[in-house]
Amino acid sequence: MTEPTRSHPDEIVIGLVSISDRASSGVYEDKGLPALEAWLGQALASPWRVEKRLIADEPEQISAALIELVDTFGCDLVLTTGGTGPARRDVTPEATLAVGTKEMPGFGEQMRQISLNFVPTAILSRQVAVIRETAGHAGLIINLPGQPKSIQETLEGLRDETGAVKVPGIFAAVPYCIDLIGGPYVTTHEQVVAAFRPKSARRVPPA
Ligand SMILES: Nc1ncnc2c1ncn2[C@@H]1O[C@H](COP(=O)(O)OP(=O)(O)OP(=O)(O)O)[C@@H](O)[C@H]1O
Ligand SMILES: Nc1nc2c(c(=O)[nH]1)N[C@H]1C(S)=C(S)[C@@H](COP(=O)(O)O)O[C@H]1N2
Repeated sequence: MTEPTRSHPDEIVIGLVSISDRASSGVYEDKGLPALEAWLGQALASPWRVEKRLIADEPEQISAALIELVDTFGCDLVLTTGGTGPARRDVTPEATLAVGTKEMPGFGEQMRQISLNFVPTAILSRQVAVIRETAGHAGLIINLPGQPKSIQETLEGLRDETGAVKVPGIFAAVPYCIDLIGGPYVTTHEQVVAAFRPKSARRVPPA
């Protein structure tokens, strides 16, 4: 894959993957993809488009979806939800590590820290993040837990009663990571999540 065709130079292409045996077989309605899309709609200030998949907890299907999204669709970022726990069929971290060329352990570490503010079972999520690099492109892949409310919790973090950020969500670090792997310049709405970039990496706003 070379870089994807973007409708705007700053457009980010995002893959969304909901991994659930029951949602993918119609036992319950999938709430993962709508929650991911709704959160991105509130958070992103720069242009974006998504490519979505709903699949079962099958390692081959998960790895194949991740490869297709990064290599064929040119996704700069892929967010997965589900399958990160200790149950026998929870295999999302293994399937993600299998397609990564670099592991990014900080994302999983920070998400477990954030989630501990919401549930004591946060440590049961084995979520990981990786970068998948091909000859002409790279994509950041991040696992989120399956509980739909955990999507906002981990991406956005936690605020106190005055609205001040108590624990930063992991999305604060995503735009700069996308810069570093050669992707588009992503901006966010600060009232949802303030993206952090070192001063030298900030785009100077037009006068
Ligand atoms: N895609 C989804 N849509 C709606 N709710 C979900 C989804 N995925 C998970 N949940 C909810 O979060 C809980 C924990 O998610 P988890 O990924 O551990 O599911 P699970 O028990 O492995 O089952 P399944 O893979 O069939 O969703 C589920 O029991 C369900 O209530
Ligand atoms: N923010 C947040 N993190 C969370 C949760 C949650 O509700 N909110 N649920 C935990 C639970 S109960 C489990 S078992 C693990 C793994 O969930 P998964 O298998 O659905 O990915 O995520 C944990 N992390």
